Amino acid sequence: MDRARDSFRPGISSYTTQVAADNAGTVNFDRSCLGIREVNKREAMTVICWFRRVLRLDDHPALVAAAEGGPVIPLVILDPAEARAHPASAQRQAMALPDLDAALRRQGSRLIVRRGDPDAVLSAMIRDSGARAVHATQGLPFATDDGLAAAVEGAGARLHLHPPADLIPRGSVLTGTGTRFKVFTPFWRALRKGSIADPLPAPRLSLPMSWPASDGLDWPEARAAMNRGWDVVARHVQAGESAAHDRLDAFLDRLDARYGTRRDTPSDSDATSGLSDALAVGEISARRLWHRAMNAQAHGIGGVEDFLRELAWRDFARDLFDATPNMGRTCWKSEWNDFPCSGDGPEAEAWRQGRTGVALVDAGMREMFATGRMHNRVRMIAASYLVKHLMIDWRVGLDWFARCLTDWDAASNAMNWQWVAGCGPDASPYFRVFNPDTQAAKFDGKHRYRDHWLKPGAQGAADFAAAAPRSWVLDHHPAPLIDLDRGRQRALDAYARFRR
Ligand SMILES: Cc1cc2nc3c(=O)[nH]c(=O)nc-3n(C[C@H](O)[C@H](O)[C@H](O)COP(=O)(O)OP(=O)(O)OC[C@H]3O[C@@H](n4cnc5c(N)ncnc54)[C@H](O)[C@@H]3O)c2cc1C
Repeated sequence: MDRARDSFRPGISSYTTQVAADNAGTVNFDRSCLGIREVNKREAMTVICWFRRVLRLDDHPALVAAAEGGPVIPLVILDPAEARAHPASAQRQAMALPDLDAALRRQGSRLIVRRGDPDAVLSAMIRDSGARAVHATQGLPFATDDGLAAAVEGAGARLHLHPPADLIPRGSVLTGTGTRFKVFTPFWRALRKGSIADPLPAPRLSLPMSWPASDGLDWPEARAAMNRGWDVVARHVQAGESAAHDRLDAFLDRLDARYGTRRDTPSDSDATSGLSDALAVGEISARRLWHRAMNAQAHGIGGVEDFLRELAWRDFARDLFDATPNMGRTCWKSEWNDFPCSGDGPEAEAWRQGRTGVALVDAGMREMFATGRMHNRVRMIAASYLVKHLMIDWRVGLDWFARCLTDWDAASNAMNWQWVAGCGPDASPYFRVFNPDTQAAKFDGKHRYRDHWLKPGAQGAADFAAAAPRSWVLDHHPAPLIDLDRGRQRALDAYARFRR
């Protein structure tokens, strides 16, 4: 059924700068696009477009601006440090590159890949190509861009940073008193009241006179860091811009009013869009998702409003992270930095390896290791178990998720971990301790999800065994690390002492 589709498919179209109509409402979401007209009106000089975690042609403000500036060298930088810190995310990006290269080649262009530290790579590329401008997407948080401009200018070019085509430019949705929102629901209401800028069509690129040398599309450091996991995770990944649009089409075809409840069932893989990894590596923009979903709503499809609300959580996280860039390291509510908890150790290792003896937690940890993803509700339960039942520092969990998730996003990961730990903005209260067994009975009543990942002989269990490092202990029925009631009481007692 083609009920929710509109005519858009990613591809090449002649470029017209789009500046969304002034919202005439309370919120101006579209400031971000206004700069595009002004950028680079100078003579046709080769420019570099750095595809910085935005691995698409559609709705790519940096690419649109670069295309206006002159012949474009499309560049991807594979940073070994990034591969070591976030191997699954690096694998996910590497897997998207062939599709991006193919899309560029369809219009005579190509992807130039360079491995190394971004500052050094950009300097070398500017020297090699004689480019006078570099267009790239803003870092998250903005602060990560500090050294970049100096490196680019030192090599003789200018750096132009562009917004990432999130729903809203960061810092543009503000409270009545002009401050950023700290609570999601009013943020959502304000966002919903305004209009979201239209996505930009893919630009037609003009070609440079010659092409600089390129490394291959492979990312050896990511492959090494993923070790045995690479091949297993790869089977669960559908990479590339066109695959992301296919997934969106399929999701909108099956979306209905049950989305809000179905999304909590871990064994129901069709319940949600499964697009968080595509969003994280920029194969599709949040704005494109928004407008496609709105179009579906206009055709009478149910569930859209709930879906848009989920999507807005991503922008909320990015907005918070931008305002508090150390959110991945320190508690947003600073008093929580003194909360007593343990660091890394054998219990954290058992949690990482899916051997806590709590079936839903272990199933989730295995799912993440073997596929690079974990169902959202199970993420909440596995995270809560670590910080509350085991009383282990939330940063131990955040770091592991950052290594294993193909949809790793610094802002979403930090906000959600702080939400679970009770120390973040709009956080779940610490005394709300999920009971993983009760949650399992409610959301996995037929054991489908747990059996898939834990039952010897099941496909998920086999995938996990194939991906796990050889040093890991594969124990299908480990003894519980702690009795759930005792763990809960221990956490509540610690909380009561902390509050005194
Ligand atoms: C401890 C913890 C860590 C997490 N770390 C990440 C992370 O690193 N990267 C990441 O993308 N998501 C993270 N999430 C949020 C969420 O689990 C995933 O985005 C989710 O599994 C998306 O699946 P989907 O695309 O099928 O969701 P859908 O239901 O289709 O939702 C659509 C989109 O909304 C956004 N979204 C939904 N829920 C959230 C949320 N709670 N926070 C932020 N955005 C949301 C995602 O971009 C998602 O793709 C984390 C959640 C928890 C509890």
